[in-house]
Amino acid sequence: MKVVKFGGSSLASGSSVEQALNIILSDPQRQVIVVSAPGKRESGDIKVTDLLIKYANEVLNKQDTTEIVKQIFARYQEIGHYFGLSDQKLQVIKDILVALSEQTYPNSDYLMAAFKAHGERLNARLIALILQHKNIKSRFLDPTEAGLIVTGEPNDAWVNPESYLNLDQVKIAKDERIIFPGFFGITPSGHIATFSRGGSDITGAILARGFHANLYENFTDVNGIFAANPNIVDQPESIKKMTYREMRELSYAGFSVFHDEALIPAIQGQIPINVKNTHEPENPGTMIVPEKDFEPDNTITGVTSQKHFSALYLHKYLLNKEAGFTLRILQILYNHNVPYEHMPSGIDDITIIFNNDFLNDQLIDQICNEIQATINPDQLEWIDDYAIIMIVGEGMKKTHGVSRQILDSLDEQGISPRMINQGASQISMMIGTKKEKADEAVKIIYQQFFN
Ligand SMILES: Nc1ncnc2c1ncn2[C@@H]1O[C@H](COP(=O)(O)OP(=O)(O)O)[C@@H](O)[C@H]1O
Ligand SMILES: N[C@@H](CC(=O)OP(=O)(O)O)C(=O)O
Repeated sequence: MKVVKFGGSSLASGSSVEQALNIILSDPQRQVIVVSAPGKRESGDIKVTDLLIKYANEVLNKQDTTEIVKQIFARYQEIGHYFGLSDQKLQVIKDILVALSEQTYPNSDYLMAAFKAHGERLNARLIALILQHKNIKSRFLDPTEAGLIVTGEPNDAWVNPESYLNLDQVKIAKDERIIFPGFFGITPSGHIATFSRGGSDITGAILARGFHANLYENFTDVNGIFAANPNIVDQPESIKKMTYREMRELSYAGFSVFHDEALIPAIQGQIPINVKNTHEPENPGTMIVPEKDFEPDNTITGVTSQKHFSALYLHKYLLNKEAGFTLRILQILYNHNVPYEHMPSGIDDITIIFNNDFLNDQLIDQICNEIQATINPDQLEWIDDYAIIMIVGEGMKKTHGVSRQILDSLDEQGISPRMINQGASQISMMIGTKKEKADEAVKIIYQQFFN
């Protein structure tokens, strides 16, 4: 049995849903279908998830929601009408949408999560309606019914292992198609909580593990995973095969096409993943496989960049001899509930790199002041213009001179690294640069290894 996930870009309009349905029906093994909310139909369009966020904010601010409800319903109506569903049949979608604003929630975070989750919940219901209209045996299955339990923040939850015991109990008939909404689960107290954005990939991986699938197919709008972001490098090569850990590093560092957290259930269940194109299903796409099934063809598998970082640079003579130095800094970060991403260090220097999502100006001031008072460094500098380039490849372990090649090619184009981190992971190298140099650095490294 295969678990198949369709991203929002594959379900944005009636014609793309039709392509998705053709893919599902062309293979009887495609029995579990995970759907995202309708995405962008063209550039400039708004994803249904973002419309739902707007709807939630209007409810929170006690504004009139007539227009936004109309706008969201119109997205489902357009798809439903494409398949000949009447407004009467679609009324259930509208009713659920309206009822969202009439329910009570434990707090505004849970309200936001419940609204967001309905992008996928309504789409799964709609697709099940379409299949029934076509007389295809199918069933809408909800996380509540299936026991997909999640823990953590309402808008950044993770799977509770109990879910796998529950999923094991779900019966699927041989000729049946299950339509399952992605992106959310149910907390132990019965409330909706979502994964982080892009999290329908995670649902697909959880179901693939929970239902012991032999393949997790992830359908998107491009021919698999490219060796570099196509918005930075013109027509990059598509990766034929890669390992779980290569994908994990690349998706963590900017390959937004596949969610980094979705790798974990697949690794736990040792289920191969095939990232494919809904609009070109005959293209083999990219296989993501366990390390034991992989022999690298290239030195480098992919190169990516992320720009949403800041760094705190500290210099203090004899830092290396001061026991508890790092502990005191980490305690300050812990007190403010601020995680850090990387911490490269020298004998008298340390740089701490942060994800900007966890910071604001006030917090930065507080942290810097407390570090100044507690540590009394010789130099403290906050750098808010920080990007990280990540170069990943199982082939790097076996090849000599890769770092020299990378650094030389950057140097030739006048890009000097602020930080180099190699060795922590045997299959990747991280380079810190200025934000405005990040895309250029990705292009240079791509040219060096792929052209
Ligand atoms: N390395 C990469 N390989 C392929 N696509 C990438 C890569 N990096 C960024 N992307 C972008 O990711 C998009 C697909 O992701 P997304 O829109 O989230 O898909 P979906 O809606 O199917 O979940 C592609 O259209 C592409 O522009
Ligand atoms: N719809 C959610 C979850 C998701 O995975 O979407 P997509 O498959 O379009 O990336 C979001 O926009 O974040």
